[in-house]
Amino acid sequence: MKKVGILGGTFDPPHYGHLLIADDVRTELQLDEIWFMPNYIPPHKDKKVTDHVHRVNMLHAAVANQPHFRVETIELERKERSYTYDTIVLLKKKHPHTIFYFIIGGDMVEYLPHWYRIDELVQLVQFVGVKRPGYSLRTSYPIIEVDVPVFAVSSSLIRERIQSGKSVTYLLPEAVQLYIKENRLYET
Ligand SMILES: Nc1ncnc2c1ncn2[C@@H]1O[C@H](COP(=O)(O)OP(=O)(O)OP(=O)(O)O)[C@@H](O)[C@H]1O
Ligand SMILES: O=C(O)c1ccc[n+]([C@@H]2O[C@H](COP(=O)([O-])O)[C@@H](O)[C@H]2O)c1
Repeated sequence: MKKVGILGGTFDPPHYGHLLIADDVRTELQLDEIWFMPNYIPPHKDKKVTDHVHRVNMLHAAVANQPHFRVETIELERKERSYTYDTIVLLKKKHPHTIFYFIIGGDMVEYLPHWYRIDELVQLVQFVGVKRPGYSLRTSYPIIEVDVPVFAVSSSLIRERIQSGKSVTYLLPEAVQLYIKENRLYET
Protein backbone atom coordinates (compact mmCIF):
# COMPACT_ATOMS: atom_id res chain seq x y z
CA MET A 1 0.00 0.00 0.00
CA LYS A 2 1.18 3.48 -0.83
CA LYS A 3 1.27 5.93 2.11
CA VAL A 4 0.25 9.50 1.33
CA GLY A 5 0.07 12.52 3.62
CA ILE A 6 -2.44 15.18 2.66
CA LEU A 7 -1.87 18.77 3.68
CA GLY A 8 -5.18 20.49 3.05
CA GLY A 9 -5.25 24.23 3.23
CA THR A 10 -6.25 27.58 1.83
CA PHE A 11 -2.64 28.42 0.91
CA ASP A 12 -3.29 32.15 0.62
CA PRO A 13 -0.28 32.14 0.16
CA PRO A 14 1.70 28.89 0.76
CA HIS A 15 4.73 29.45 3.04
CA TYR A 16 7.70 27.72 4.71
CA GLY A 17 5.50 26.62 7.64
CA HIS A 18 3.54 24.40 5.21
CA LEU A 19 6.71 23.03 3.58
CA LEU A 20 8.44 22.40 6.89
CA ILE A 21 5.60 20.32 8.35
CA ALA A 22 5.13 18.41 5.07
CA ASP A 23 8.82 17.52 4.92
CA ASP A 24 9.12 16.46 8.58
CA VAL A 25 5.87 14.47 8.68
CA ARG A 26 6.83 12.63 5.49
CA THR A 27 10.20 11.64 6.92
CA GLU A 28 8.93 10.82 10.41
CA LEU A 29 6.01 8.63 9.25
CA GLN A 30 7.89 7.25 6.22
CA LEU A 31 5.24 8.41 3.77
CA ASP A 32 5.77 8.03 0.04
CA GLU A 33 4.34 11.40 -0.90
CA ILE A 34 2.71 14.55 0.40
CA TRP A 35 -0.21 15.97 -1.54
CA PHE A 36 -0.84 19.69 -1.03
CA MET A 37 -4.57 20.10 -1.43
CA PRO A 38 -6.00 23.61 -1.84
CA ASN A 39 -9.65 24.06 -0.89
CA TYR A 40 -12.19 25.78 -3.14
CA ILE A 41 -14.20 27.40 -0.34
CA PRO A 42 -12.66 26.90 3.13
CA PRO A 43 -15.31 25.31 5.39
CA HIS A 44 -14.79 27.68 8.31
CA LYS A 45 -13.26 30.90 6.98
CA ASP A 46 -15.79 33.65 6.35
CA LYS A 47 -13.67 36.27 4.70
CA LYS A 48 -12.94 36.32 0.99
CA VAL A 49 -9.92 34.31 -0.14
CA THR A 50 -7.74 34.87 -3.22
CA ASP A 51 -8.98 33.25 -6.43
CA HIS A 52 -8.17 29.55 -6.51
CA VAL A 53 -6.25 29.95 -9.80
CA HIS A 54 -3.65 32.14 -8.04
CA ARG A 55 -3.55 29.87 -4.98
CA VAL A 56 -2.94 26.74 -7.07
CA ASN A 57 -0.31 28.51 -9.20
CA MET A 58 1.51 29.57 -6.04
CA LEU A 59 1.39 26.00 -4.71
CA HIS A 60 2.89 24.64 -7.93
CA ALA A 61 5.67 27.23 -7.61
CA ALA A 62 6.21 26.25 -3.96
CA VAL A 63 6.58 22.50 -4.55
CA ALA A 64 8.42 22.57 -7.90
CA ASN A 65 11.53 20.34 -7.92
CA GLN A 66 10.40 18.42 -4.80
CA PRO A 67 10.03 14.81 -5.98
CA HIS A 68 7.85 13.74 -3.03
CA PHE A 69 5.45 16.69 -3.14
CA ARG A 70 2.54 17.20 -5.48
CA VAL A 71 -0.57 19.36 -5.79
CA GLU A 72 -3.97 17.64 -5.57
CA THR A 73 -6.77 19.70 -7.11
CA ILE A 74 -9.77 17.49 -6.33
CA GLU A 75 -11.44 20.17 -4.16
CA LEU A 76 -11.15 22.78 -6.91
CA GLU A 77 -13.05 20.52 -9.30
CA ARG A 78 -15.99 20.43 -6.85
CA LYS A 79 -17.18 24.01 -6.90
CA GLU A 80 -18.60 24.03 -3.38
CA ARG A 81 -17.59 24.38 0.26
CA SER A 82 -14.69 21.93 0.69
CA TYR A 83 -15.66 19.57 3.47
CA THR A 84 -12.83 17.13 4.16
CA TYR A 85 -15.25 14.25 4.78
CA ASP A 86 -16.60 14.53 1.20
CA THR A 87 -13.09 14.79 -0.21
CA ILE A 88 -11.72 11.78 1.66
CA VAL A 89 -14.64 9.61 0.55
CA LEU A 90 -13.86 10.54 -3.08
CA LEU A 91 -10.09 10.11 -2.70
CA LYS A 92 -10.46 6.68 -1.12
CA LYS A 93 -12.69 5.54 -3.99
CA LYS A 94 -10.24 6.89 -6.55
CA HIS A 95 -7.14 5.40 -4.83
CA PRO A 96 -8.17 2.13 -3.16
CA HIS A 97 -4.55 1.04 -2.61
CA THR A 98 -3.45 4.16 -0.74
CA ILE A 99 -3.47 4.86 2.99
CA PHE A 100 -4.17 8.54 3.67
CA TYR A 101 -2.86 10.66 6.55
CA PHE A 102 -4.42 14.12 6.98
CA ILE A 103 -1.95 16.64 8.42
CA ILE A 104 -3.25 19.54 10.52
CA GLY A 105 -1.72 22.27 12.67
CA GLY A 106 -2.73 22.93 16.28
CA ASP A 107 -5.37 25.51 15.31
CA MET A 108 -7.20 22.86 13.28
CA VAL A 109 -6.74 20.22 16.03
CA GLU A 110 -8.60 22.54 18.42
CA TYR A 111 -11.30 23.04 15.79
CA LEU A 112 -11.81 19.29 15.15
CA PRO A 113 -15.05 19.02 17.20
CA HIS A 114 -16.68 21.40 14.67
CA TRP A 115 -15.60 19.56 11.51
CA TYR A 116 -18.35 18.20 9.28
CA ARG A 117 -19.10 14.52 10.09
CA ILE A 118 -15.98 14.35 12.24
CA ASP A 119 -16.92 11.08 13.99
CA GLU A 120 -17.12 9.33 10.63
CA LEU A 121 -14.11 11.16 9.23
CA VAL A 122 -11.77 9.89 11.97
CA GLN A 123 -12.72 6.34 10.97
CA LEU A 124 -11.72 7.03 7.34
CA VAL A 125 -8.42 8.83 7.73
CA GLN A 126 -5.56 9.03 10.21
CA PHE A 127 -5.14 12.61 11.44
CA VAL A 128 -1.60 13.85 12.14
CA GLY A 129 -1.25 16.89 14.41
CA VAL A 130 1.70 19.27 14.49
CA LYS A 131 2.32 22.04 17.01
CA ARG A 132 1.59 25.63 16.17
CA PRO A 133 2.35 28.63 18.41
CA GLY A 134 -0.62 29.50 20.60
CA TYR A 135 -2.45 26.18 20.20
CA SER A 136 -2.36 22.85 22.00
CA LEU A 137 -2.60 19.37 20.51
CA ARG A 138 -4.98 18.25 23.26
CA THR A 139 -7.99 16.47 21.79
CA SER A 140 -10.22 13.48 22.44
CA TYR A 141 -9.95 12.50 18.76
CA PRO A 142 -7.37 9.87 17.72
CA ILE A 143 -4.47 11.81 16.23
CA ILE A 144 -0.80 10.96 15.79
CA GLU A 145 1.50 13.76 16.94
CA VAL A 146 4.64 14.58 15.02
CA ASP A 147 7.19 16.86 16.59
CA VAL A 148 8.23 19.62 14.18
CA PRO A 149 10.11 22.83 14.92
CA VAL A 150 7.50 25.39 15.92
CA PHE A 151 7.50 28.15 13.33
CA ALA A 152 5.29 31.20 13.88
CA VAL A 153 4.59 31.96 10.23
CA SER A 154 1.08 32.11 8.80
CA SER A 155 -0.51 33.21 5.55
CA SER A 156 -2.25 36.06 7.38
CA LEU A 157 1.09 37.31 8.76
CA ILE A 158 2.50 37.31 5.22
CA ARG A 159 -0.53 39.16 3.81
CA GLU A 160 -0.26 41.78 6.57
CA ARG A 161 3.48 42.23 6.07
CA ILE A 162 3.14 42.69 2.30
CA GLN A 163 0.37 45.21 2.83
CA SER A 164 2.48 47.23 5.22
CA GLY A 165 5.55 47.04 2.97
CA LYS A 166 7.58 44.73 5.27
CA SER A 167 9.93 42.04 3.99
CA VAL A 168 8.72 38.45 3.59
CA THR A 169 12.03 37.18 2.15
CA TYR A 170 12.60 34.42 4.72
CA LEU A 171 8.97 33.33 5.13
CA LEU A 172 8.13 31.76 1.79
CA PRO A 173 9.91 30.40 -1.32
CA GLU A 174 11.38 32.89 -3.76
CA ALA A 175 9.27 31.57 -6.66
CA VAL A 176 6.10 32.28 -4.67
CA GLN A 177 7.36 35.77 -3.77
CA LEU A 178 7.95 36.46 -7.47
CA TYR A 179 4.47 35.24 -8.37
CA ILE A 180 2.95 37.50 -5.71
CA LYS A 181 4.90 40.52 -7.02
CA GLU A 182 4.08 39.85 -10.68
CA ASN A 183 0.38 39.51 -9.92
CA ARG A 184 0.35 42.32 -7.35
CA LEU A 185 -1.35 40.13 -4.74
CA TYR A 186 -1.99 41.28 -1.17
CA GLU A 187 -1.01 44.89 -1.85
CA THR A 188 -4.40 46.34 -0.87
N1 LIG B 1 3.46 27.59 10.77
C1 LIG B 1 2.69 26.51 10.83
N2 LIG B 1 2.95 25.51 11.72
C2 LIG B 1 2.15 24.41 11.79
N3 LIG B 1 1.06 24.20 11.01
C3 LIG B 1 0.75 25.16 10.11
C4 LIG B 1 1.54 26.34 9.96
N4 LIG B 1 1.01 27.10 8.98
C5 LIG B 1 -0.08 26.43 8.55
N5 LIG B 1 -0.25 25.26 9.21
C6 LIG B 1 -1.30 24.26 8.99
O1 LIG B 1 -1.40 24.05 7.59
C7 LIG B 1 -2.77 23.83 7.21
C8 LIG B 1 -3.18 24.83 6.14
O2 LIG B 1 -3.03 26.14 6.65
P1 LIG B 1 -3.54 27.43 5.85
O3 LIG B 1 -3.33 27.26 4.39
O4 LIG B 1 -4.89 27.83 6.31
O5 LIG B 1 -2.45 28.51 6.33
P2 LIG B 1 -2.49 29.53 7.55
O6 LIG B 1 -1.10 30.04 7.67
O7 LIG B 1 -3.11 28.88 8.74
O8 LIG B 1 -3.46 30.65 6.97
P3 LIG B 1 -4.19 31.90 7.66
O9 LIG B 1 -3.17 32.67 8.43
O10 LIG B 1 -4.74 32.65 6.48
O11 LIG B 1 -5.28 31.32 8.54
C9 LIG B 1 -3.59 23.97 8.51
O12 LIG B 1 -3.81 22.67 9.04
C10 LIG B 1 -2.67 24.76 9.42
O13 LIG B 1 -2.91 24.48 10.80
O1 LIG C 1 -14.43 19.49 6.83
C1 LIG C 1 -14.47 20.38 7.70
O2 LIG C 1 -15.48 20.61 8.39
C2 LIG C 1 -13.24 21.24 7.89
C3 LIG C 1 -13.22 22.29 8.81
C4 LIG C 1 -12.07 23.05 8.92
C5 LIG C 1 -10.97 22.80 8.10
N1 LIG C 1 -11.03 21.78 7.23
C6 LIG C 1 -9.89 21.50 6.32
O3 LIG C 1 -8.67 21.61 7.02
C7 LIG C 1 -7.65 22.11 6.14
C8 LIG C 1 -7.02 23.35 6.77
O4 LIG C 1 -7.98 24.39 6.79
P1 LIG C 1 -7.61 25.92 6.59
O5 LIG C 1 -8.90 26.64 6.64
O6 LIG C 1 -6.67 26.22 7.72
O7 LIG C 1 -6.96 26.09 5.26
C9 LIG C 1 -8.34 22.39 4.81
O8 LIG C 1 -8.15 21.28 3.96
C10 LIG C 1 -9.79 22.53 5.19
O9 LIG C 1 -10.67 22.21 4.12
C11 LIG C 1 -12.12 21.00 7.09
